[in-house]
Amino acid sequence: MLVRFSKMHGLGNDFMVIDAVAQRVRLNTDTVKRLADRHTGVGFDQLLLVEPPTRPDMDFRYRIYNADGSEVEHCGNGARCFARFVRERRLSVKNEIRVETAKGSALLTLLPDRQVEVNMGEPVLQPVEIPFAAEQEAAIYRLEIEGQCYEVSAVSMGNPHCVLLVNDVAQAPVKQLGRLIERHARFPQRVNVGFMQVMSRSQIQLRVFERGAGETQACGTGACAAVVAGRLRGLLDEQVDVHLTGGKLQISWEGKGSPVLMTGPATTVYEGQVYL
Ligand SMILES: N[C@@H](CCC[C@H](N)C(=O)O)C(=O)O
Repeated sequence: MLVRFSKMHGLGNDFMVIDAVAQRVRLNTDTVKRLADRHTGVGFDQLLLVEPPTRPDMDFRYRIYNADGSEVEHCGNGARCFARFVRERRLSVKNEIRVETAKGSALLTLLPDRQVEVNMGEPVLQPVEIPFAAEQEAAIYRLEIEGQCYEVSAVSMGNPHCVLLVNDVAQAPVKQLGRLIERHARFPQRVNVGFMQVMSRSQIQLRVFERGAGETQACGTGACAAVVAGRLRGLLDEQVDVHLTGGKLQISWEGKGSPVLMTGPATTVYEGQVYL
């Protein structure tokens, strides 16, 4: 089966995006892994599949697969690319697009200069819903890894995130520690791991070791989770610039009971065709 796709990225977090509205597409874990290979496939951090909605109040449904083939609940950079994709492919002429995800929905607004704002919804802080093994909700938890104790925050933006504060993000052991925390027993569905350096109340630097993909150049849900964690710890203001390896995202969060808003770019690199 020959399938058309777009290669896109949001600040270097890269995607293969497939229109499953106008084409018939069948994917399984092995197919996704094969396509994700950067030497023998298309190469990407995540694959996004654009489908017709299942709910009348939604414009589309989109599904997200990590490079390891696992299907996940949410993807911030992917949501912005998804919005650009449906406009470029003329699947929608709207500037505001409502999309169903595996765990809920998101509202996407196309802005000038290839920027997209995403209403990411409210963060989830109840441990059982993240999911994270802890007695009760807290801004800081103590997590033991190989005999050492780390202070972490746990937040779900639809997908699970663990956030650590570091003094120098450039020197942080992102790969080694990220890999261990991703599969820590207290995160039964694995977890994305963010390493945050607070520069001021409105500027942070962040590197993220993503569940199912490894360290990426940017993670949208990770940026949202880091700002939520920083605000819960009393370190950040409402509007924060998050500097990731691939560039900057603007995140704003009023506080508990409010949605997190994320603004950043979405870029198409090329269009192609591939045999599945
Ligand atoms: N890159 C994404 C997050 C993709 C999913 C994540 N790896 C997970 O497993 O939850 C983003 O921009 O949010």
